[in-house]
Amino acid sequence: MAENLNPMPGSNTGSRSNRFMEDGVFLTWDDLWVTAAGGRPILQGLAGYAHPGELLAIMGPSGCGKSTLLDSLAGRQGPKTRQEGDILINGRKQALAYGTSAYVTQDDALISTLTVREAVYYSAQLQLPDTMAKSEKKERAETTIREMGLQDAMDTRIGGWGAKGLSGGQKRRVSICIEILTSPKLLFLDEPTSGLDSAASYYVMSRIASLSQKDNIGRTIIASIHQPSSEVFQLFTNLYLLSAGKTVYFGPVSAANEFFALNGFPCPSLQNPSDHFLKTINKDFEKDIELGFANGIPTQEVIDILVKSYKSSDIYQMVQKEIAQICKQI
Ligand SMILES: Nc1ncnc2c1ncn2[C@@H]1O[C@H](COP(=O)(O)OP(=O)(O)OP(=O)(O)O)[C@@H](O)[C@H]1O
Repeated sequence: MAENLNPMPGSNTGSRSNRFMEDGVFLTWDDLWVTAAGGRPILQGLAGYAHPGELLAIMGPSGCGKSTLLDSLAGRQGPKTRQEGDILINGRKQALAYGTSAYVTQDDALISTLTVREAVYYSAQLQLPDTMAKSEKKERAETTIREMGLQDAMDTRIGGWGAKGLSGGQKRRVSICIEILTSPKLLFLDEPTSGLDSAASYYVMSRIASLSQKDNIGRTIIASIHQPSSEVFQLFTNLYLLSAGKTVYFGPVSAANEFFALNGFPCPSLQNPSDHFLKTINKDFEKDIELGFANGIPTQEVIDILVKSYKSSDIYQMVQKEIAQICKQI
């Protein structure tokens, strides 16, 4: 670690000397563009990073490009889109070894006739190495089920069309269990809390957050998330806020409030900051302008102000430095 780097708040590179960081996956992306067939841009020149031991939230209004960004970072972009720009793992273009990364999709692809215990255990048998004893795999499966708060549903059938079983939120948690069985060092989650009530959302997200540093191994966790409560929001280290494929803000969660305030859109006291950020950039809330929201400025103008201001901010400069530093040092 160069002594002269002044790490951003929420950045761990300042203490990268420990093993915890060295073994992890540093993901960086720069000038990332994704274009749909026909030339419509979906993501427009995004830049950012994700560190081991940290959680990154990707947020923004519906259709802003959250899933597209997650898919690109996970190397899952389909042939129907064109992707340009650098996505680097530990500073290099490389594929990750089997079992190093996992992706929890929005859709729960589960076998309806299995119980929770069976579904997770069979996955453990398939995914965990042959060198691991069956009893150990069973233990891992059951511990993971308990970690996701599903112990009371252990022997409930998953269910599906015409067969009553788990609730939507419970299915979500089974999907997460299956993907975290191998303790992947890089974990992508697309809307992990959809279908969960606020208590379950907090419970699940805090379990996921604890994975980021479990067993003294730094895991890199990136999740798209719709409407986190303030408690869930505080679990994240960094925030990537998108609007129509452009970066409104990328940086520490702790500095986002100040960024909005400096640009003339302070978060009202007692309001959940993530709600405030989303409201400020969501055109569905245009009506609020008549009520005096966002100082009466049309939402598109607000977005343009923030996008432009971010590009000329110190935070953006720090992000660029941080990306260069990660790529240089690893
Ligand atoms: N393969 C594709 N071809 C054309 N358009 C696409 C493709 N994939 C995504 N899009 C469009 O790009 C935009 C962003 O889609 P994306 O699914 O990434 O948004 P999102 O923020 O995840 O939305 P939501 O919150 O509703 O899930 C949308 O307008 C979507 O219709």
